[in-house]
Amino acid sequence: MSPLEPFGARLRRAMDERGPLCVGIDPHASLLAEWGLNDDVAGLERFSRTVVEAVADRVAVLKPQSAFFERFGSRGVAVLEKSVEEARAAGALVVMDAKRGDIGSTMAAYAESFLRKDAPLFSDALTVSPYLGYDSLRPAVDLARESGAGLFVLALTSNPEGAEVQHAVRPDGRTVGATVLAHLARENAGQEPLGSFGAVVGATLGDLSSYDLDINGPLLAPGIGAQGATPAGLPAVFGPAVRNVVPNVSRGVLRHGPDVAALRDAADRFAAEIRAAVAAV
Ligand SMILES: O=c1ccn([C@@H]2O[C@H](COP(=O)(O)O)[C@@H](O)[C@H]2O)c(=O)[nH]1
Repeated sequence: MSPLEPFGARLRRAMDERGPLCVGIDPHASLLAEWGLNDDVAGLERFSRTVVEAVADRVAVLKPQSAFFERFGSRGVAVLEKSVEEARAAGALVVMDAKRGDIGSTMAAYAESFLRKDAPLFSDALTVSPYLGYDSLRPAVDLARESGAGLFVLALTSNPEGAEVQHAVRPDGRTVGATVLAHLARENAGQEPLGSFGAVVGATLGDLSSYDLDINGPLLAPGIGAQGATPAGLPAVFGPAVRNVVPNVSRGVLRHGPDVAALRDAADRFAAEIRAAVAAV
C-alpha cells in the first residue's frame, strides 16, 4: 500500500485552507443526556455521526477521544472506526486521542493498530505518552514515517496534575517536558513545510516562553472552552510558535448539539476567534 504524503505537509495545507481548529469528538455520558440520547451504542453512533456531519467538511482536524468509545466495548470501537472513516472521507484529518505508551515491543503493536495504513483504526495521527522513556516510542515513530502518519507526544499537558512529572528538573537542568520537546525537534529536523511529530501542549498553561516550542512540528493545544483557556489567549501562551498551534475544542463546541447548524456555528465562532488571535501576532 503506497504511503500518504507526510502528515506534517498534509496538516500544514489543511491548516492554511481551513484554519487550524481541531474539534474533539468526546461523547461524554452527560453530553449524550443533554442531546436527548441514550447512554448506549445507538446514542454513541448518533452523537458521532452528527459531529462528523456538522464539522468534518470545514475544520482541519477532528480528534475522537477513544476512551468514550472503548467504554462500550467492541461495538463502541466499531462506531469509532466508522467515525474515523467518515471524517476522513469528508476531508478532515483525524487525530486519534488514545494516548498510547508502553515498552517498545508492545508499542509496536499499538503502532500497528493505529498507524499501519490498512489497519481498521488507521488515523492520520495518534496521541502517545513518552513517560516510559521517549525512545520506547521508536516503533511508532518509524511506522508513522513509513505510512505518512504523525504523532502527538504528551509534553506539557493541560491538566494541573501534569506539572509534577513534566516540570520535574533532570540532572542536566532541563525539565522533563523540555526534554520531550527537544526529542521532537530532532525528529522534525529538515522537514518542510512542517514535521509530522507534534507535541501536546496545553493552552491552559500560561506563558511558556521558558520552553523552546520551536520544534518544526505542530503543537496540539487542548484546554480551550471547558478547561478555561481562550482563543484570544493563545499568543500569550505560545508566542511566535502560535503559527504551528492546532487548538482543540471539544465540550466548548459539543455542548451546542444536537442541532447541526448550532454545532457548525459554534465551530465557526471558535475558528474565527482563533484566526483573529493568530493574525494579530
Ligand atoms: O493535555 C491534554 C491532552 C489531551 N486532552 C484531551 O483533549 C480533550 C479536551 O476536551 P475539552 O472538552 O475541550 O476540555 C479531551 O479529549 C482530553 O482528553 C486534554 O484535555 N489535555
